[in-house]
Amino acid sequence: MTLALGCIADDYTGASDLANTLTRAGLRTVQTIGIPADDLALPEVDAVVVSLKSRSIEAGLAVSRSRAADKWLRSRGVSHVLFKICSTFDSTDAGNIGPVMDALRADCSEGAVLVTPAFPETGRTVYQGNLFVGAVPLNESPLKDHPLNPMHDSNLVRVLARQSGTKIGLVDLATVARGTDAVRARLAELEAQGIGAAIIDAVFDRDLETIGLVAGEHGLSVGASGIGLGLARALVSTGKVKPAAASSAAGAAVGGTAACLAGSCSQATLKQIASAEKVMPVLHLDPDRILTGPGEAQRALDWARPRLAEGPVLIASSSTPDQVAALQARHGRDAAGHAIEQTMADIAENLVKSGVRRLIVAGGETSGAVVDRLEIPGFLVGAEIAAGVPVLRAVGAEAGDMLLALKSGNFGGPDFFSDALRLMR
Ligand SMILES: Nc1ncnc2c1ncn2[C@@H]1O[C@H](COP(=O)(O)OP(=O)(O)O)[C@@H](O)[C@H]1O
Ligand SMILES: O=C(O)[C@@H](O)C(=O)COP(=O)(O)O
Repeated sequence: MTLALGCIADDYTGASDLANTLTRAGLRTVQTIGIPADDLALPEVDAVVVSLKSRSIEAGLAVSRSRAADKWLRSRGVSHVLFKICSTFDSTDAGNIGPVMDALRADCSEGAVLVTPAFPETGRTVYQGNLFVGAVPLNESPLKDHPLNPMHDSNLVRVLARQSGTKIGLVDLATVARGTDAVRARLAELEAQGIGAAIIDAVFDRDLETIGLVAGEHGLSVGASGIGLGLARALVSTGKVKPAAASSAAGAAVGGTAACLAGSCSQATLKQIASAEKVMPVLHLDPDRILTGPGEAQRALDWARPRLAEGPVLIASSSTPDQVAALQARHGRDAAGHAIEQTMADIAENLVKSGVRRLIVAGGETSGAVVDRLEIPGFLVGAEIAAGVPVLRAVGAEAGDMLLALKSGNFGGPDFFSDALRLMR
């Protein structure tokens, strides 16, 4: 298989978001969990999105896993790799965006790397290097309260400079608006100043199309689904990829019972849970009990099993920012996150053993823990439920045919769970 585009995503929801964008832009795309085993039967595709769970792990590990994925992709003929990060630049001052970018840049001997988390369809825009989430700067958005990586600085030139070993520049919107030659010239200027990466502004999809045309001439780019859109459209408009219809995961109904799990504490997910209460049974896990004893997963399973035959259920650990902060003060941020993720994975594993074949998971880290536990090696992309969230059909899963939706905490409308279930048959 010779690939037109290789992608490495730092979490699984982000990977499915990108795979969705590439598919809608006409690229035949598969999402793999880690580097696929040689015997995994993958269809002929234009793009592979290798999903890692590397956003919140130690930087050295994120670097080594990303480098291995990059090597695998380049050995399949890829000349450009997109390192997919979150559209809200989720990271800490220790990384992992900067360290991974630096390592991949060194490996492909790139001059200056273009970096943008802009994804206008979901309200993420970048102006003068500042990231906006809807109408507000990142540091005033709900991301200021993220349980693992609260974001307190909207100036991405500063944020990336704290994480990277190279100097960071800016390609501003006025330059992008002047077109590809202006962007190329600015990039050359920055490179000549010894600048190794530049945040590039983008407000509209047309900005991302310009960026995609220039980025595709280089070996590496860093960004969210928006730059994926730009790269994909560039591959199609330059004739390098013949656009395909977006239907790789259409197939027979999988049947089985359906369940939803929410570990995201984002404002959007909290609203979606409140809305789901009106249409399905919802169990709120007790986070303190998760951290102090082993019984909470079993309580959830005992609650869910008799209800599943009647219809979908939702099990949520999600709490408000105040409650999250209080739990973390009692138990520590990492310990709390990890224990809750593993409890969600325990619940998912046992729900699938009980016959669940349609599973919706809200939260990036939560999805990572669940998909790893289910040992699903890859996904084909199906219908779009909401911007950035497709129906996924598992490939090579031990449980057989399964549909999943991995929802980024911040994505989806208030009725997301019902919207997803309607499309997952
Ligand atoms: N009630 C809670 N208190 C503290 N942390 C929580 C709670 N519920 C879930 N978490 C943790 O918060 C993190 C949410 O991250 P994630 O699943 O990536 O969601 P998002 O997509 O919103 O970023 C996970 O590590 C999860 O285990
Ligand atoms: O780019 C995005 O916003 C998403 O694709 C993404 O990465 C989501 O991460 P989580 O919010 O942690 O699910």
